[in-house]
Amino acid sequence: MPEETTGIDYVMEAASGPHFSGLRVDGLLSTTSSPRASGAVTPTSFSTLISDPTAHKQPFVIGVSGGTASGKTTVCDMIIQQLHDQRVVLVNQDSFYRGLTPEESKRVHEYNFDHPDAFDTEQLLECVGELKSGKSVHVPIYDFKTHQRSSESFRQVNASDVIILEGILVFHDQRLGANPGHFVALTDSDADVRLARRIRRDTVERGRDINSVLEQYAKFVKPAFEDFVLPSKKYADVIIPRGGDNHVAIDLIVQHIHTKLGQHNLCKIYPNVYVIQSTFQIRGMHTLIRDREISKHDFVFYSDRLIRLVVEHGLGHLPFTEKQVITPTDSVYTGVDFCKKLCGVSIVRSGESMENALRACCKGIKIGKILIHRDGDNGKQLIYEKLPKDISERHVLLLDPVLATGNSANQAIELLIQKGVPESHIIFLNLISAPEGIQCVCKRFPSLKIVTSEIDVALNEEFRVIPGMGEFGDHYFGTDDD
Ligand SMILES: Nc1ncnc2c1ncn2[C@@H]1O[C@H](COP(=O)(O)OP(=O)(O)O)[C@@H](O)[C@H]1O
Ligand SMILES: Nc1ccn([C@@H]2O[C@H](COP(=O)(O)O)[C@@H](O)[C@H]2O)c(=O)n1
Ligand SMILES: [Mg+2]
Repeated sequence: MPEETTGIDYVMEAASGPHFSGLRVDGLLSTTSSPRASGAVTPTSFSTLISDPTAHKQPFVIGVSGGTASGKTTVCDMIIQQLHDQRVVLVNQDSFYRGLTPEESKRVHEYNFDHPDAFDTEQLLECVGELKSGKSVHVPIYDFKTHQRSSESFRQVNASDVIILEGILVFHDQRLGANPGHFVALTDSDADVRLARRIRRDTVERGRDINSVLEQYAKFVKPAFEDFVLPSKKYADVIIPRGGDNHVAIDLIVQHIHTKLGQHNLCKIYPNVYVIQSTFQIRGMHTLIRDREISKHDFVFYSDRLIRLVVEHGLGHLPFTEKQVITPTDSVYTGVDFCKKLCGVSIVRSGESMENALRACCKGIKIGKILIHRDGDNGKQLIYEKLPKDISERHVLLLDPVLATGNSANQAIELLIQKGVPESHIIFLNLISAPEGIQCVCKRFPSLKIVTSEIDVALNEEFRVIPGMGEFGDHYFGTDDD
């Protein structure tokens, strides 16, 4: 073998080819290979976990009910406002009121708008069913002054991850709001307050006079509340006293939805996998770094921002001790002390892109390196390692921006464990993770933590993460010019 091919430079060069964030393992996609033996995963086991990009994930449904003017619509509007996320849509049961016939319109004061028959529940069910199966729907627009639906316009509601279903009788039909798989909330406001609000709303917004509101209330609204709304209280997962005034309850629901939105199925299976909470900023940065037209300068800038977030999040999983300090006002502040025994380990080469962020967060942190060659020795060769001598006493932040097959990660983790690092003292930090990689690492090392900023769809036949962002190290270090 010529000399240069044995040196570290050659090895570094060879390792900097197309990066699969892991090793090509022969037979990875063969159903005959043993997943345990190779650390790889067979397509059969993938299929239970990994979503087919064309397959549709069932949305999470939140039902919100309560008496008239208890604040249902206000609460739901506040939740939608706070979330500001197109993955959450609101469907109001009111939109599905049946339009009155000319005969019913003449005798409107005798019409019971609070009875289940006043709604076209089958149409509402159909609409929710379509949304659940990933289709967009046209929701009618109902006019409370004319008691009719618009014949010209409708509201388009797109398929989403969370559907909020709101209305006085959404729990009356078990197939709707109070379905066991749904999250059920009930707004509960004082009856006098509700009546006062109803009078004001119906006279100001719905073209009624006070007498007709009071008459309708006594004849239909109150009895129907007792017959149909109150019994559904037993289905409620949460009750929201004071409706829209209850900011704490609204915040909790918003948080719950955030958790649902951020929780990939894999996080439910592997509780040690943490995906940092998605925001428009984070999605915007991902959009930029995944765009093949991005300039190198922007790629590095936005990758660095994302890396910093992942590093900070990862540090949040370290153990801490309580610490008290005296503030300049002579008061005691009870806080925490950072974990001191730390070290970073980058998987060369792309992992090195994460070192600066780690140094910026942890002053003077030691950083070791592991280089794994994806060819040779059946794609599993450990080529180079330089780790602090006392690594077994440290918590390790393992750095690699893209987790693909998980094979090089497993190799690196194996080495750390051989050096005496307890598995539970390793936090593996990524920007983008493939489900296959997560499964491969988590199955073998269940007590290690993975912190990532996004979980992608899958690996393709070439073991590249899809949609992914190509060869991270080449983009970051500018070696993708040719
Ligand atoms: N916290 C509140 N303070 C004052 N007015 C409110 C409050 N919450 C709701 N309202 C008003 O009371 C009326 C009924 O509220 P709404 O949210 O439409 O209730 P629902 O959908 O349960 O009938 C509306 O006119 C609304 O603007
Ligand atoms: N044409 C209609 C239709 C419905 N109502 C009343 O609306 C109430 C439901 O809406 P909330 O936002 O108050 O839950 C219900 O109590 C109906 O009496 C109506 O007055 N006219
Ligand atoms: Mg309402």
